Amino acid sequence: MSVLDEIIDGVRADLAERQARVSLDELKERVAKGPQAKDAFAALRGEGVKVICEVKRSSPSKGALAAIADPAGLAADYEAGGAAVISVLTEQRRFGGSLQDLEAVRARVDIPVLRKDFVVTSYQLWEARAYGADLVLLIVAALDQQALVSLIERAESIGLAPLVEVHDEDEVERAVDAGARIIGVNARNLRTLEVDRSTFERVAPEIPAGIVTIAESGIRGPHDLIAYANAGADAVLVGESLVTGRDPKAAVADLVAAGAHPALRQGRD
Ligand SMILES: O=C(O)c1ccccc1NCC(=O)[C@H](O)[C@H](O)COP(=O)(O)O
Repeated sequence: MSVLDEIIDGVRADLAERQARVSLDELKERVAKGPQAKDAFAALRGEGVKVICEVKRSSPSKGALAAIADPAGLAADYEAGGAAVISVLTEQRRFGGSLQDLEAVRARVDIPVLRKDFVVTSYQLWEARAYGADLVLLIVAALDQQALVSLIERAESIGLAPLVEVHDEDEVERAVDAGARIIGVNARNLRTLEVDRSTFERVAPEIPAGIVTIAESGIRGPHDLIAYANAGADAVLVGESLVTGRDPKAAVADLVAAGAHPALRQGRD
């Protein structure tokens, strides 16, 4: 069984518990009473390379990374450093996240928030909106094509922008066929958990112009952002190096400054 399969087994078990406690109707009611989603496309498009900053306590590849007692405080630092979007890992078993983290972050920042999890049912989309997410991650490798198409459609119909994650050229084709408008290329191999930054330069050229293209994983600092930008990234998604560093706000500001440098290629559109 692959790491991804193991993670998804745990996700399904936790999901069944939540579904037994909170009905879909309750979630829908909460969404109806809540504010509209923020415009993720506007946040990610435009000149320069945008920075998505992640609240990440632990990971299957590295184990414990940072305690993060105050996820909302960390998100506020990210926002003050110039982040375009905050990513909140909500998977509990391997990443130490929760929907409560998502809710706390949403209440604290004004920029769009991504629910980063292993979404396999539309119930999780409603949860994402109910707890304040504006974007949701959909991993092509975790979904058959019919499920991918239907989750993209459902996400968009309830105001969530789907960030569709791929790892290779075949998955790009599936994402594009399914109607993805934001595609993230993850440099982390989900079987070996190794990060290979060259994945992006190999895979990104397959993504049609007009689709927001995000480079995910393995960004240690401005030099990695610049390399991803030169290979076609509109945005980068950064977790580990921010949560393990001494000054996340300054680290984000350095990335944002690098992403805004006039020497970099400008927005694709
Ligand atoms: O981070 C992991 O070990 C991991 C393992 C299996 C599936 C997903 C995993 N990470 C999720 C992510 O995509 C990253 O948190 C995100 O891209 C940030 O990466 P990094 O900056 O390298 O922490």
